[in-house]
Amino acid sequence: MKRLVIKVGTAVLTENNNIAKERMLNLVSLVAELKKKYDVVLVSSGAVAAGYSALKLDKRKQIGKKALAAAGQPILMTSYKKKFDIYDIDTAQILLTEDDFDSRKRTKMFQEIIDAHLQNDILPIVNENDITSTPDQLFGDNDQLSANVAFAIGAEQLIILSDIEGYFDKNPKEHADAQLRKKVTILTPGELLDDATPSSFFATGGIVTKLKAADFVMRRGIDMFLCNGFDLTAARNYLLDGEQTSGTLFTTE
Ligand SMILES: Nc1ncnc2c1ncn2[C@@H]1O[C@H](COP(=O)(O)OP(=O)(O)O)[C@@H](O)[C@H]1O
Ligand SMILES: N[C@@H](CCC(=O)OP(=O)(O)O)C(=O)O
Repeated sequence: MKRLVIKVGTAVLTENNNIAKERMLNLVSLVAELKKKYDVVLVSSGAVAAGYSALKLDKRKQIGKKALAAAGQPILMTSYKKKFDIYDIDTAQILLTEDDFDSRKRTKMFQEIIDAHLQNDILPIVNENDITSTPDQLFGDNDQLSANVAFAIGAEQLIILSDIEGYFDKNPKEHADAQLRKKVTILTPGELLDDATPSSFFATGGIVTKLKAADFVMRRGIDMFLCNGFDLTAARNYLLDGEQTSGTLFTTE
């Protein structure tokens, strides 16, 4: 079966700093459908936000995102497990840092584990290992991590679900007249250099890291589809019916 990497961001998975259960359930239901047609790897953010909402902390105290992620990651995985159990789908956690892509030996280790999961119908759920990642490392955001994972495991497509319909000619949150770009074949150096514009404290990348992810995969012959993760209709139409009703397709074709 063709391999597919789906990345879901904090913006979609959380609501008022809590895990957005309904949205997670909708995502899980889509993944269950997709698993009949593709070998799926899920890359999920949400650990930091989950830690923040779960800890009985004085919210004015700053313990740092890494400490929050350490608390939130098991909560995130438990939430997924409960929902994937409904569909009788086994899940496994894969935590990666940039170091895992640095040497062939290390990359091979997680490639083999993901291969074993996919061959045995287990859904790998990947997140960055926030605890051991250092600030100067490449990722720090799951957009670029998911692009690297897509390449490493030989995926045909990368799907990024976010809180917007796709890539617009300007930030749609600030410009009511922003126009959706349905197909992008070239990204200019200027587009890849813009400042990060994450939509919440817990999100990391904003649009720029999504564009960097697109640039990375396009150079390697992998398509990327950026679409709305609140309403999964566009993702469903594109992945199950091969029809682009919304979203942005980044492709060299
Ligand atoms: N040109 C643009 N097109 C789409 N989104 C943009 C653009 N410029 C800035 N953004 C912002 O990027 C945000 C998505 O990034 P982010 O908050 O990191 O989401 P996620 O948590 O899904 O990774 C959007 O909510 C939007 O405000
Ligand atoms: N590893 C972090 C994810 C940070 C991140 O990339 O967030 P996002 O930009 O929302 O995809 C977490 O699980 O909270």
